[in-house]
Amino acid sequence: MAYKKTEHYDEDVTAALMKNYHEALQALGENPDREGLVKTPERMAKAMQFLTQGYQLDAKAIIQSARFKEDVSEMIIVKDIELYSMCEHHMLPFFGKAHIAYIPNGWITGLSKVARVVDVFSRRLQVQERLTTQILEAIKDSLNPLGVAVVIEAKHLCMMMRGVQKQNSVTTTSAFDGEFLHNHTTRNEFLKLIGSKLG
Ligand SMILES: Nc1nc2c(ncn2[C@@H]2O[C@H](COP(=O)(O)OP(=O)(O)OP(=O)(O)O)[C@@H](O)[C@H]2O)c(=O)[nH]1
Ligand SMILES: [Zn+2]
Repeated sequence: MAYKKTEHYDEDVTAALMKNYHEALQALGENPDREGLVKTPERMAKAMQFLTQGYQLDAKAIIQSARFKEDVSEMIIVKDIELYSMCEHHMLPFFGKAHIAYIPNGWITGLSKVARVVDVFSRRLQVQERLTTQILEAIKDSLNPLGVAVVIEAKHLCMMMRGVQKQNSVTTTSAFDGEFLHNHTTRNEFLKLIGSKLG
């Protein structure tokens, strides 16, 4: 039986990208028609659509699809959420971990939805700073919590494989709102619980 993949890709987008990647391979001095590369433009077209699928997704709708009324006022932390994104300057990956906390104000959301929101914004062309604030804003707007905190630690391949070629530098970005912005004890408790040295 033939192996059938189930992912959906837009045919027009795939065709347009394939044409461009075929030309790009030629421009790089490769022969796009040699055996190993025959399917490469199509693979690249599909990979890029997968890696930018976040544009089609609505973070608020995802959070609100599992929003529950709950009388909890303690900090909820989902930490070590792995993320893979692409820097908009070089279209090379940056990858690492997101740590997210919020203090509910009558509403909580499914824990997986917090991780899904990370994918919504990381599967786009990004800068790490904007990725951090977009996650924060989506949670803030959907749950109206007493506070939200987002910390992202990531390594950028554009700084490792090329350019400045620094293999060990990690970029940390953060965004705080509400209680996490105004109350240092709350912020420090979060930073301590995620094991951050920022506190
Ligand atoms: N602030 C920010 N900068 C980023 C991010 N990802 C990549 N960059 C930087 O974007 C900058 C683009 O700088 P340019 O001088 O235009 O590009 P470049 O000549 O390729 O720069 P080098 O990487 O230094 O060789 C570089 O300094 C990258 O390190 C990000 O998420 N946030
Ligand atoms: Zn880059």
